[in-house]
Amino acid sequence: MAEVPATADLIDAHGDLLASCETQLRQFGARRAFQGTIVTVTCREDNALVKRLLGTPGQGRVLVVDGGGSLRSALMGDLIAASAARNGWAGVVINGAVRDTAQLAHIDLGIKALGSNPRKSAKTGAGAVDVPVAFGGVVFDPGAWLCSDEDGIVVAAEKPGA
Ligand SMILES: O=C([O-])CC(=O)C(=O)O
Repeated sequence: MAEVPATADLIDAHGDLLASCETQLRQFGARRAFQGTIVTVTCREDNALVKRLLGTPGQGRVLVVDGGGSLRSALMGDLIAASAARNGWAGVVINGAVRDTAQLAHIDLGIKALGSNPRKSAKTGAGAVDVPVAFGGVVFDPGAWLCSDEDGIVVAAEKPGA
């Protein structure tokens, strides 16, 4: 796995190429820094698409989930997160809630989310995959590159200097 650059160093060196997310997401996973190509899903209080995607090979990518900022139900818990880690996803960024947070802290996966709620989401499959999603002043385009650490999340069309 390539070493994850510090987001502050990236901004200092390539600030004009990078967007940085203003939403103050919390760290929940054991992997505190992660990077990868973005896959997106938009879904509100319904996590069937999240579960399905994270059950497929991640190939070191990052799933960005736009849950519309809802904290009414969790879009990921420990079972889905463990499946993501098993399948080689680098991380999951959720504009919404997670649950099973005590267990998430031990899973080798990057996990950032707004907060937590013990209530599970519906599983109807509502939502869309691989459409651009936006929150925190950043447009997360499928195929773009994301890097996340304790300071925040930065996004560029491709990894700077790569
Ligand atoms: O199944 C769900 O909706 C979420 C969950 O609890 C898990 O991933 O363990």
